[in-house]
Amino acid sequence: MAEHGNRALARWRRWVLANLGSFSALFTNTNFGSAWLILAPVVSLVATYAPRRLFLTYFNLFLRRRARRLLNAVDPYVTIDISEPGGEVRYSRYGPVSDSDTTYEEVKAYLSGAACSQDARELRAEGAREGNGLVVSMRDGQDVADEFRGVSLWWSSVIVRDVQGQRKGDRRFQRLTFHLRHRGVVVDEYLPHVRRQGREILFSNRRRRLYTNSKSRDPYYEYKSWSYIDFDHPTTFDTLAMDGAKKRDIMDDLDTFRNSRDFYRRAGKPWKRGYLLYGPPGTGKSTMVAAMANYLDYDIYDVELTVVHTNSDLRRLLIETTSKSIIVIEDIDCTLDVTGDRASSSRPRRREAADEKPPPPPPRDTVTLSGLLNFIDGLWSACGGERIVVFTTNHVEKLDPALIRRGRMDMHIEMSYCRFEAFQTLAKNYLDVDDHELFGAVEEFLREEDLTPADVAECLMVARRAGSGEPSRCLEISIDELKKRAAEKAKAEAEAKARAEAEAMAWAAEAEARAAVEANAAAARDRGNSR
Ligand SMILES: Nc1ncnc2c1ncn2[C@@H]1O[C@H](COP(=O)(O)OP(=O)(O)OP(=O)(O)O)[C@@H](O)[C@H]1O
Ligand SMILES: [Mg+2]
Repeated sequence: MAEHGNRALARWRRWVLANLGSFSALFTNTNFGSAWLILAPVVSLVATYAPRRLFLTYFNLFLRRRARRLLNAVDPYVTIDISEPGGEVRYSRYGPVSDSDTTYEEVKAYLSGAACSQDARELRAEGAREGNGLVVSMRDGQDVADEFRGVSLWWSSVIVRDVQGQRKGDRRFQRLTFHLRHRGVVVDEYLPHVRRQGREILFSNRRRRLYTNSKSRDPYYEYKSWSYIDFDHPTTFDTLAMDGAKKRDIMDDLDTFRNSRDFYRRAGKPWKRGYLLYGPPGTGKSTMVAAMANYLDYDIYDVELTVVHTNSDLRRLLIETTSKSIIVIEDIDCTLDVTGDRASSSRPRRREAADEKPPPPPPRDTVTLSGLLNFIDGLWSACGGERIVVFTTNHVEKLDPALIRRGRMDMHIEMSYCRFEAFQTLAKNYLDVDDHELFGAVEEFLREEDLTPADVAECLMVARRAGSGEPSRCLEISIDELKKRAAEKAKAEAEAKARAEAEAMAWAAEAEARAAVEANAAAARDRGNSR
């Protein structure tokens, strides 16, 4: 009943608003109208003694104020229109940029939320711009009521035809109506709340993306920009094989980060968190990044540092990243000199032997460690939104402590060899087996052998095929495969060690021979000189 009353009130209010325009014009027009006729004697008296122009201005103001007060007494409701963007295309240096005001879309998404749209009877559904979701919104001319902190508000979807009444010039608005006395709450709190909620609905409807930086196709600009594909990685924390307690710690940390917007704001800290993932190849560092992105519903920016030539290119690239994203630099030790000698930071280089010549000074245009550090410390303070940065490495001991100190990399996560708990997860993933009497044998074996989750996963794949899905058979084959893999690894390691020793001996013999030749030459010179 009350709702019906509200609707009737809104309809009546719209009629009054439409007609009061001409009514107030009667009062505000100083040349014509009955108000002018009634007040004419007074006006002419004052006009005699006051400069005419000044008098008319003040009189006009006076009448306007009266008219506004009268209007407020009759209709204390205020409306705010949020119009559909015009769709005009602006151009930036890097190409066309679509209209950047997203308020209309955000309001529409907010109104499509369950709380609001259940009021409206006539709805319209459109495919979301991204993803397979639908955005359900009000049909033109519909009203819905909303409430915020005890304040009642009404939204209506309005369409305005152009002058000739042609559909081509239609412009849509979402019109918000509320009582005058709530203006402060509505403008300062409600509308930002609507935008935030709308943004979240739009974000959850979209497909997530995996961005990579690639060389620009435009020959004029050396600038490297992002290109993306849809990110549809199946890994989750459930399927990630690792120690259970460690996994829970990471998930808790991510949850705390995600829910700490107010904390970061209060503490004056940029809303970012850094994770360093380290461990041997195949222990699941990249898989962990995918699990994090799926858990948080974030995009991933995979930074390929080898195609970024300068610090300013890097800065530009990273500033273009959006909120709610994970910025990953894989194998950080291989792509940048981060080996603890910051003074000579330069492009990748590896000094294999102690007596190798020192590297040339870094070229002027290069990404340096200090450039990267400046970016990590500086970017997010300017960009506001939430971001996670992840570095992965196989050799944590080689990294400059400045790069991974707490505050830059807040959490250091070791991804280690596959032990029994991780095996259980993999057995579930690959063989759909939760528990089995053969698990004991596997547990014992993995306690002694250092196999990575990637190795174990491969063995399980082989067993799954060969065992035709029969659990006992699959597990027996798995154990054989694991033993085979461990033996192969041990053999490969022994061979690598023997090769390294042989190389070192050959190198030492060569150095000895070179030294002997040099000594002989020096002795011959000395003999020549003494003659
Ligand atoms: N912890 C894990 N949980 C589940 N699967 C894993 C795990 N670790 C590795 N794998 C499997 O092994 C494959 C390779 O793992 P991944 O690429 O994540 O290793 P990585 O540590 O990033 O290796 P690299 O150091 O060579 O980059 C993955 O595709 C996945 O199938
Ligand atoms: Mg990797």
